[in-house]
Amino acid sequence: MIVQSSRFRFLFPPIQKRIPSSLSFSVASSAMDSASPSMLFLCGKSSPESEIAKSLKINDTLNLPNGGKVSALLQSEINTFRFGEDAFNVDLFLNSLSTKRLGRFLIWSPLLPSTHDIVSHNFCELPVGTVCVADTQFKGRGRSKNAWESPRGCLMFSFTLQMEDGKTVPLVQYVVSLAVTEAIKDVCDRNGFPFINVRIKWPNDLYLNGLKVGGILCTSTYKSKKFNVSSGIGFNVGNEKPTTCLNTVLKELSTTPNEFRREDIMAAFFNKFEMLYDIFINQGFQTLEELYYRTWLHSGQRVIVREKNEDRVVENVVTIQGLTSSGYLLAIGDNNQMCELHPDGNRYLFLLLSLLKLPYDALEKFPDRKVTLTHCRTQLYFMGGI
Ligand SMILES: O=C(O)CCCC[C@@H]1SC[C@@H]2NC(=O)N[C@@H]21
Repeated sequence: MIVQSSRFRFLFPPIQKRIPSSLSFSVASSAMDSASPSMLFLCGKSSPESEIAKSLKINDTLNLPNGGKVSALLQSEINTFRFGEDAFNVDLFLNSLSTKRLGRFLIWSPLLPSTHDIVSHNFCELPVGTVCVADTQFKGRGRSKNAWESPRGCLMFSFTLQMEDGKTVPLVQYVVSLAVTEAIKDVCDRNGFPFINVRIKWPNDLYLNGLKVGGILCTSTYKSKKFNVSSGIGFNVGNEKPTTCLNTVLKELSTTPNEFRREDIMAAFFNKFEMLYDIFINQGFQTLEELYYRTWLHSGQRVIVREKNEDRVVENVVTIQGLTSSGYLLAIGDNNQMCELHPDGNRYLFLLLSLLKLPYDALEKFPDRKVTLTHCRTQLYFMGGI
């Protein structure tokens, strides 16, 4: 929804003028609606980032696409509001963060259109490595112009990177996926939780027990010889809908009442990502490939490639081998011919169907898949090996 500035109502006039600082201001979620300016709390891990926060606030720098308004506030102002127990805990996140560059400048919002819009629209005003996290989004974006359902409990954040080598840009999304799965393993280890097997479904989905629980959206623009990359991650941590979530699976596996916290996962993500990203930039994706293939769902998967040749459709069964250097799927046919598979290329329209050799529209008949498809509709469907 595009919010027109004439409709803005300032629900939160400068708080320090209205109430004594010892009182907190209760913010019912019903009071925050999509027509209000989005409250953005600008927070820093250390003083350089806190100085950036002050300057962005004073200069009223941040805004949204289509004239959407924001209200910038500082970390010190968070406690003048009462957002509820389940609001993102900025201190918890910053205290667990051990990175040198990434995630140290944080924008938190209880409600905004899309974290991705914040970082991509304000890219040049924000330090590289800025992260924006929201408790709820009302215009969450998925890939291929899909919407991302953004209920409370879902971990939703976007962050920025700047890259120089255009060849590596398409691969960075794989490093992001890997950092999410590695972060979850790390949080499990640190808390003594049972192992939770989150897997990567190429190109950009995260799966748990056969259901999509997360997705990654990477976008980039090219400016002054640099690629400005925004990466957005949505991961069902505490929200059972629309598929399942980490905490539901953890509950099933545990005898004691444990819960994942979004703050721990996001901090672990940046701690892992910074390390994996440095390896990726310095040594190339090959160094991460072994770990990636252990984490994805597709090694040795047999799939049907359906190639449209004018009005003729040719089907071939191929076996997935890995990724090509440009980040597409590398497969080998039964005739030993290697091929590169694209999710939405013109050359191939390929649908990966199960042993049952279902008709292509069969996906719609699977109630659990339907949820997945509304979450992410690409032209590539995996339905297990054949
Ligand atoms: O599976 C997909 O289609 C990708 C979904 C990406 C969703 C995340 S939630 C945080 C960030 N903000 C958005 O609007 N989208 C991404």
